[in-house]
Amino acid sequence: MVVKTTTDLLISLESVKKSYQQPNGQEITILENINFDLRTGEIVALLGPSGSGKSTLMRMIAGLIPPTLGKILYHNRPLVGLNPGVAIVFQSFALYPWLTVLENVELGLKAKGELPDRRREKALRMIDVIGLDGFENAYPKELSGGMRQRVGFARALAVEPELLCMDEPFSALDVLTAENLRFELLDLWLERRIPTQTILIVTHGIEEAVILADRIIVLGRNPGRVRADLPVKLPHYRDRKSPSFQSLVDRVYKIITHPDLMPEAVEPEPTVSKISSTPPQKYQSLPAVRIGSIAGFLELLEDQNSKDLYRIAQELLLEVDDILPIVEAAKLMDMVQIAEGDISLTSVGQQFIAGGIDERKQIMRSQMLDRIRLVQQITNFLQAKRNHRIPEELVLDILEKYFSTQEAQQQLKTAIDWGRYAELYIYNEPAGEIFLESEITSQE
Ligand SMILES: Nc1ncnc2c1ncn2[C@@H]1O[C@H](COP(=O)(O)OP(=O)(O)OP(=O)(O)O)[C@@H](O)[C@H]1O
Repeated sequence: MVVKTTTDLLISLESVKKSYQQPNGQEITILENINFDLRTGEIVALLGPSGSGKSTLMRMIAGLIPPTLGKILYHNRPLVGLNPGVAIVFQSFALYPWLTVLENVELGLKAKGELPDRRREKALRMIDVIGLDGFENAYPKELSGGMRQRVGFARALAVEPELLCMDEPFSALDVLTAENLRFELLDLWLERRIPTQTILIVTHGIEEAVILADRIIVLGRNPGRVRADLPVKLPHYRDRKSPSFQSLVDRVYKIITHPDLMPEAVEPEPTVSKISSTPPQKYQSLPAVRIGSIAGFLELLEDQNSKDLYRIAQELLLEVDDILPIVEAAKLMDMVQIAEGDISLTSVGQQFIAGGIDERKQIMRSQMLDRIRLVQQITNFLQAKRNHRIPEELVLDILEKYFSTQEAQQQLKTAIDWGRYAELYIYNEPAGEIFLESEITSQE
């Protein structure tokens, strides 16, 4: 097997910031102060929670959108417009249903101005390499999901990109197909059978990142920033059950599940090349989970033998993106604690589990008023107003200073769901009004 070496600088990001103008004119920052290099010979995984700006970052590197501030250098020159060295594989395959496999693969070559004969020759070669031999004249609808994604790979690789960008390329596939394709891609990469110098993969999967990557860049949220840049020194092919693999997975898990901790507390390991914490925010970012799923998760936790978060997720057949928002919400309410990758119920969490419905509501109410800033603020507004009613716009206008319009709406929705469960306030959807629960109002 050929050992790949990391050599030339391909792309550099220098103090990159991306922000968007909201409909109300307010600017919202999606990514801030992003600095890292991509070099030839490496597979880099971009890992982070939903909304941390992974896809936005990839689109900037591909030149599909420009940064608001800062520089993206391609071969040491500022990138202007589309990056000629990049091809992208999308989660949704993005194939043209009316074109055959061969025609789909030829598309990128056509856009690059290759002549028809050469186009066909290159497309056929890549179709062969990627295991689609015999399917040249098939249409996408005649293929399984895994085969369709092979077409996505063949199309991207046919143009011989220096950088192959993949945006969650395996997440629309069933587990087995995804695993096969992942290893086939790794084979092709390690054996240098695909014409690409560097791979950048956006993923939610910690294990996927640890299986594939030479470096894992962990993004934090609101705004998105690099929280850790971890080299992965394990030799390929990596054994998921080996202690070194599991310990790296645990470390990454720890970084992701401790968004507010100082880096030294999260990651003292010497293999970490760079890690930084998220600055304090005015509002926590409330994960979009229902109280019912927090309660269900706490009950599951009580019944688990293992305390290891990563193993619990595995046993419950959950993806990291399924479990992390719930863990985050439970942590915000001080119902669970996480130490060294192990999760356990706090005394409040235990009381919650032991309580009946009224006691549970009472506990949630007191935790939210104590710890969840947005719920506190809505309650304070309602108590301050003589008629105990506020229009939702009042809250949205404030939130839009800190979140995108879409995210502000999601934050408000979550705060309404949570406050409603805790019987703090009620929401009248048609009127777009929030008002105090009557018994709370009458107690005043
Ligand atoms: N054109 C846009 N205008 C305003 N906000 C945007 C725009 N594009 C993305 N955003 C916001 O930027 C944030 C980051 O989005 P992005 O899709 O890059 O995150 P992500 O980490 O890839 O998320 P996911 O894992 O869910 O795909 C989100 O809050 C999104 O709503």
